[in-house]
Amino acid sequence: MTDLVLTLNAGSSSVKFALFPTVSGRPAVARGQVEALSTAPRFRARRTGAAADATVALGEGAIGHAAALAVILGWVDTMFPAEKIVAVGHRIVHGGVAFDKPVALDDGVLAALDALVPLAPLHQPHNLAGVRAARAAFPRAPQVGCFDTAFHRGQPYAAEAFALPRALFDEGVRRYGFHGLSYEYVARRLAPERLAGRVVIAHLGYGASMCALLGGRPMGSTMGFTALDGLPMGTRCGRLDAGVVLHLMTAKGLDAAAVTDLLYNRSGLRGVSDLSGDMRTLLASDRPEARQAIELFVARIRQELGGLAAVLGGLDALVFTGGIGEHAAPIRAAVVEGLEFLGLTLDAEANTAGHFTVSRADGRVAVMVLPTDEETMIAEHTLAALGAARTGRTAAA
Ligand SMILES: Nc1ncnc2c1ncn2[C@@H]1O[C@H](COP(=O)(O)OP(=O)(O)O)[C@@H](O)[C@H]1O
Ligand SMILES: CC(=O)OP(=O)(O)O
Ligand SMILES: [Mg+2]
Repeated sequence: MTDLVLTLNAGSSSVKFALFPTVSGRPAVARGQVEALSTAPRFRARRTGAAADATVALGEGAIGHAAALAVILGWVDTMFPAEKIVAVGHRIVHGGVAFDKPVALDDGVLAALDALVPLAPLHQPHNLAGVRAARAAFPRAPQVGCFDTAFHRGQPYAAEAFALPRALFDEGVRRYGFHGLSYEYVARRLAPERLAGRVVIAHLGYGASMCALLGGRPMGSTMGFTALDGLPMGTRCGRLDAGVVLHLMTAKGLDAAAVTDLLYNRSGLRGVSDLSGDMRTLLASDRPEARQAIELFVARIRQELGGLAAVLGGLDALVFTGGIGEHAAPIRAAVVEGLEFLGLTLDAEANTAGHFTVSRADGRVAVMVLPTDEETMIAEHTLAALGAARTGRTAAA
């Protein structure tokens, strides 16, 4: 019987999972996801080395994270009946002030993480539902939480603070930054001499953010107290004048729940295009509103890139990752276009062919595409936590 670690990663448009051997550095033995969760959910899963085991359109009855989780746990149970899940690693989007490294998820920790649900309503409830479902399915396996926010802890005060009364910072009203497992993975994939420089990573998925790294250390990111800040996303507004929120509440009479719904679910690419939050749909559309949504997305990425390059005092590498960053060549081209003054160039052929390096050979800044792998990061942290527990150390990783 082979021991396995299961990873669960509930994002805003997908639930991804993988199964890993219990030896650090080994590739996954199976992976899969339910994607397009709120529109046309589709389950795909594959054992390493096998042809696709499953590609199933799930239909309307399976819309939502809970249904996705049930499908995934069912597939794992069917495909690995003899295997033993010895631990489950979870992506937890918000760790707040308290959690700056992976942690064993006991009742006390879960209660503390429940309290952060309002700060990540599209993720945290589903992350925690995943923990509870996995506990029920694998009652003897330790559950380990791996935080999106952890990677950014230790960024400079100027990147972490809002210009608000000091007491609020002390209470935890800070810029945390998210997508940390993705940034950590991509940073590890970079060659040491590359990582030693000034790097901006653009994680462009259904949620989207950018992060500046200097010598591998986080110097600032576009997401803040919540995963609502920064770039426009599938359905989230991104950076917003706080005065708009006051206007919605005072002049239009929206309460907190209505504002939450508007900013998290009905804004971003979907709100602007009036069509879809899915970049594939927008790129395939000839409607002017779809084009404008893409233009706004690209313009905001370029603004943030300029800002983060200034934070770093220049740029040596720009790395694209996430569903859009990895697959949408026209978006990468539009982001880089005309930014020669920053040293950015594009090899159009390499870009459309999906090469790792898409800048020209004479370009001063390396423009790269690196597929992210939050699952591997979760597995590594979970194995480290298990190792620490076995050797009697209390720190989880
Ligand atoms: N081939 C593609 N071309 C353009 N966009 C794509 C492509 N494949 C995926 N995407 C986009 O990537 C986004 C999903 O990214 P992903 O990182 O998987 O999601 P999540 O944020 O839920 O983890 C969606 O907007 C989807 O349209
Ligand atoms: C934090 C966040 O937005 O995550 P995702 O892109 O997976 O929705
Ligand atoms: Mg994601």
